Amino acid sequence: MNGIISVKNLNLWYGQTKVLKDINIEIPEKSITALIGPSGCGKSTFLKTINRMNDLVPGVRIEGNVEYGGQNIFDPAVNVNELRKEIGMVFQKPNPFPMSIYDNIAYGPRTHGIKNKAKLDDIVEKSLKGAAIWDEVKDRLKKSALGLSGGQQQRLCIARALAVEPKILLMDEPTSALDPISTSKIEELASELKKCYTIIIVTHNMQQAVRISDNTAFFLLGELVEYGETEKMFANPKDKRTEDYITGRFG
Ligand SMILES: Nc1ncnc2c1ncn2[C@@H]1O[C@H](COP(=O)(O)OP(=O)(O)OP(=O)(O)O)[C@@H](O)[C@H]1O
Repeated sequence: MNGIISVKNLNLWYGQTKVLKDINIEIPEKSITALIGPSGCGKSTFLKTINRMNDLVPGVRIEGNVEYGGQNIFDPAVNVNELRKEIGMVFQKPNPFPMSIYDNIAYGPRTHGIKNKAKLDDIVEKSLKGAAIWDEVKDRLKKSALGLSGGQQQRLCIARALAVEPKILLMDEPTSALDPISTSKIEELASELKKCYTIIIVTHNMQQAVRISDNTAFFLLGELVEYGETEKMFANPKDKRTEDYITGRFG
């Protein structure tokens, strides 16, 4: 399998502690890949490595390659701002900026040099439509984003990520702070977005992985234990540890 992201012999340490152990994985384009595993097994660390968010952690050491578009993202020639434009991220807790709905979405494009009002209007509308929240906010674009419900805020954050035209969306437990209805909206949205984007999502919710992902990667103690098609993995796990985890024997 040739992926949009190709991870080769990735090892990561925080100080003396090895948190990712020789990870090899190919993430296919325009699909949803779920990362599952018990707390502390390295899922978020792995996710954040893909757009170099871990660079910001003091004492981090990374070995191995993460290739995106045929280039190792750790190559000194790589522009990290450009990389993060192409590989956007949505966090566990919705984190709108304390500004208007419009300005939240226009923020990224503005920092990338877009100043033209008509162009920004267009991006804001397209992004909010892409994140399935346009109809709910189109009459209050100048109002604070902080006045939205949690589920709306999370879709706003997805719209904000879409506004800079990424290729990949990293989602770190994007529904864990949301009620079931908001959760199902985000799940529907993710399934829609994969037509145009590659999505990698950390989830603690097995049913969510089964409902929305094409492939699943099971992490345990920093190791990638098993990776493959979600349906097959859940129906017929190859590794006893995967079976124990997905059947709820630990975690
Ligand atoms: N900034 C950091 N500095 C030091 N250690 C860290 C840091 N971030 C995470 N760790 C440690 O690295 C290990 C992996 O953490 P990580 O957050 O990647 O796991 P996770 O599988 O995403 O967990 P969870 O499901 O609870 O979010 C844990 O032991 C954690 O304590």
